[in-house]
Amino acid sequence: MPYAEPGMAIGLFGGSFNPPHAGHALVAEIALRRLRLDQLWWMVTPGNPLKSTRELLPLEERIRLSEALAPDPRIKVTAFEATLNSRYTADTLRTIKLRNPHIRFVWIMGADNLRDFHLWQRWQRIAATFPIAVIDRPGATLAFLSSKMAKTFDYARLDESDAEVLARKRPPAWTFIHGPRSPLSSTAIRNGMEAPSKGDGFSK
Ligand SMILES: Nc1ncnc2c1ncn2[C@@H]1O[C@H](COP(=O)(O)OP(=O)(O)OP(=O)(O)O)[C@@H](O)[C@H]1O
Ligand SMILES: O=C(O)c1ccc[n+]([C@@H]2O[C@H](COP(=O)([O-])O)[C@@H](O)[C@H]2O)c1
Repeated sequence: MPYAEPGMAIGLFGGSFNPPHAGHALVAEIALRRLRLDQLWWMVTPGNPLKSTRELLPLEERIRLSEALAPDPRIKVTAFEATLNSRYTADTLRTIKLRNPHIRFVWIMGADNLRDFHLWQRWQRIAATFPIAVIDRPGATLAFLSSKMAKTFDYARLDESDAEVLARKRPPAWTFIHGPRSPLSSTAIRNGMEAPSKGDGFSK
């Protein structure tokens, strides 16, 4: 697990990154800026429990490609979930919290994961562990209104104009961040429809 000073605000950005792309880098940049984070831990998962591992690149390769995409020194690419043998986010966050009682963490995910969040193991426990920032993504914007997570925790949603205080909020607390969006996806890259570094990957 990366080192952090007490009092820091740190974003936890978990992903398969199979492969990583400019859309991920955009999410990291938006989170650092809008949430006023000191660091962002880019956590390469050993394997999303809801996805097949059939097409998964080796962990070392996903780490290497992620490092190449994330030159900002505040971004720490890490794969400590593999060392912890922890595939479920609820388990990972529990361990992170126990080991770092004086750090303020925020879980960061794209809006497609907001749509499916209620399928994650102990999803309500995750929401009760750390605040959550959801970053808009083409095709998933409506998850903001319609997902089970959004409905269940409607009372705990912050306006995105208050995103900079999210890390200091007592969970459950979450916000949906609009802004520049990237249409990139690892699936499209694996299917040969996009080059990982094509253009800047932005769309409004
Ligand atoms: N273009 C994007 N815009 C916003 N969020 C994104 C984007 N691409 C990925 N994310 C988010 O980044 C995290 C890691 O995503 P992941 O590694 O699964 O990439 P992916 O492109 O969604 O992959 P796949 O197509 O294989 O499902 C997730 O929280 C996901 O929602
Ligand atoms: O804990 C779960 O049940 C769970 C289910 C789906 C995804 N996750 C985590 O969500 C993060 C994003 O996953 P992915 O595959 O969309 O990049 C990554 O850290 C996964 O381990 C976690």
